Amino acid sequence: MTGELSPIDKAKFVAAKRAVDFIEDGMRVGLGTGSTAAWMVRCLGDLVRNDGLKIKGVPTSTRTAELARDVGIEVVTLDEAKWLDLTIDGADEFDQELNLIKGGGGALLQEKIVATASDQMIVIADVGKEVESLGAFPLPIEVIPFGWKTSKSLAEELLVSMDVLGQDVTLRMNDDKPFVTDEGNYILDLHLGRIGNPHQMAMVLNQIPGVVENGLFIDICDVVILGYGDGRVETRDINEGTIAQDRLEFEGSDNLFTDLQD
Ligand SMILES: O=C(CO)[C@H](O)[C@H](O)COP(=O)(O)O
Repeated sequence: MTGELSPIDKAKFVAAKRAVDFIEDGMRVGLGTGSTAAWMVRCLGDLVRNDGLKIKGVPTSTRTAELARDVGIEVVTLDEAKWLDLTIDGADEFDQELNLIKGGGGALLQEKIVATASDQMIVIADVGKEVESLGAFPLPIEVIPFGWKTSKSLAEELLVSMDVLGQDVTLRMNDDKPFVTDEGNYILDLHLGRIGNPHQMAMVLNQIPGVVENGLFIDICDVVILGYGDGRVETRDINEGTIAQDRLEFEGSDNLFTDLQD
């Protein structure tokens, strides 16, 4: 059964499985969005259903909310939870300082609010997400639909003035229509190649009229759990570096794997 999973899915699964070890009874937990975060939500649901773990989950998108409810997690809003012990989410890229690009799934706004409202943010990722410099993955910015073309032009002008390589800015599409976020906004993807100064970039992008938020998560992530296709998992802490390295066994997990693939 486990043989049916691709190496990348195995990597995502082991990172997700290790991450739920950080969740304790009674915690309020931010639930990220994307395929890696979905594995985590499934693993967490298994603990809730079968081990009696009691937690409240705050989802970062409507699709995560739906999955969390399906697997038996009690879902509350961020306003109900007020503050979270922990958020576990995926990422599109992370660098050595554990700064991130997120938003490949279009949920960056809720993800950033939820992560920022948490005592700790853990990112779960397959090994392909690690980069020396951020920017090969297109950087998403969420813009309101009103005047989005103006916001796009302003973003292009800003990038030229900053001498940023690339500078191609595209409207994210879904079939033939603009992709619409949970908040009813659009996403512009900035094809930059390399972001020399992510701190500065994160700040200036949010000054553009119409931009609601950008996908750079700077100084937000505390821990990255990196999964490999052969079952190895590495836990890196922002202050202490690599704090654990081992291999997760797949034996006995067939039912969970089956469940996870439903
Ligand atoms: O930021 C995100 C969604 O907005 C995701 O966490 C990011 O795109 C990674 O997704 P995946 O785990 O599917 O690779």
